[in-house]
Amino acid sequence: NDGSVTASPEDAYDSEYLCPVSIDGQTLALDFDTGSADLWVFSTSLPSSEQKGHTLFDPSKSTNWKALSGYKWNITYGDGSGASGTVGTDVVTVGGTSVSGQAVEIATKVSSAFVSDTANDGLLGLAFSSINTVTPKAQHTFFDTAKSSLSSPVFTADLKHRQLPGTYDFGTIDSSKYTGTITYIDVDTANGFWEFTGSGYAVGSGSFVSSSIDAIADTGTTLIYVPDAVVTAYYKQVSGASYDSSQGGYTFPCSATLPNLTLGIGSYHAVVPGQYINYSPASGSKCFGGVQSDSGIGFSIYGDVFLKSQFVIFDGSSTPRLGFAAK
Ligand SMILES: CSC[C@H](NC(=O)[C@H](Cc1ccccc1)OC(=O)N1CCC(N)CC1)C(=O)N[C@@H](CC1CCCCC1)[C@@H](O)Cn1ccccc1=O
Repeated sequence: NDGSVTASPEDAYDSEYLCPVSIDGQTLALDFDTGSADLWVFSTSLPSSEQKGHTLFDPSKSTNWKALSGYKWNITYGDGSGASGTVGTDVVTVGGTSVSGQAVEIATKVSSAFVSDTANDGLLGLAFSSINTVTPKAQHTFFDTAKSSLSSPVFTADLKHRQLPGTYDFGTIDSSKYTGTITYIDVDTANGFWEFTGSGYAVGSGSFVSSSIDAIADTGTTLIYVPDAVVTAYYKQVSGASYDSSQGGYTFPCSATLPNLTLGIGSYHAVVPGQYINYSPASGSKCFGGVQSDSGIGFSIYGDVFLKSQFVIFDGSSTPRLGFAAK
């Protein structure tokens, strides 16, 4: 029951990656998010004003739909967006991986950011099921439901830079998708995330600075959020860079040459190419940085700007771990 699905960038800046997911034959474009654990969809139960531009799941058209009466969900994300609604189970298919009895959370309310993000028809959470928000009983993620039917209990992310489709694979590690060896690191699941301790950083050709960085691997977060020491060291090497409170982060002249950022994973040095760190135009001739401060978050987030430079294995075996390889 292994599967592979394309992950297509939603815009010119790879702000998020969307994947086709079929629920009892109804196909929606979902954002796979290793930072959360709810599978929720835009639905016909939303007010019509909130439905506009989205593909909607209609449970009344599904022969395998089973409502879970009295079950509810309510989620708020780090960027302040959120959604809530009711719950049922159905047949969910991602590439070749099909599972029955998967909890599907129907949105009856979504925040304005979701309404305006018309390419996004919902989220497929791939964090640990311990942080699923359904009450009175938390539900399993798609990966947890599928795990026992996969050749091995893993999924991989091979996201691409600028306008290229990548893939998520379930059940197999495709050796044609990476070079060299895979470095594995232990994951602490206490907070429900793919959380690990990074071993340090280097800016451009500078020397590697050993430091423990508590980070999560998060496909649902666009940028890299790291400690101020890293951010300061990085933008010190970018002429004209400065923190712009009106933009809510570091910006620099779009013409600037950006150094690579190396992030240590155990003994492996993962290199993020400098050009990946020019996220998007900000205002005038300034561009917005793909590396920003993690202050206020509580941990660092290695989001898409980092993940798309690597081949990443999310190993859900009895001792969960993350694997990274160059590509
Ligand atoms: C610092 S957590 C900020 C992060 N949300 C982002 O990264 C959004 C993603 C996005 C992109 C394009 C359109 C709309 C939204 O994008 C920006 O915030 N950007 C890109 C655009 C830039 N101009 C500003 C910076 C975030 O809450 N992720 C969560 C999943 C998101 C929620 C919003 C919809 C897309 C999926 C989630 O994994 C983060 N999590 C991680 C751990 C614990 C809780 C938690 O909640």
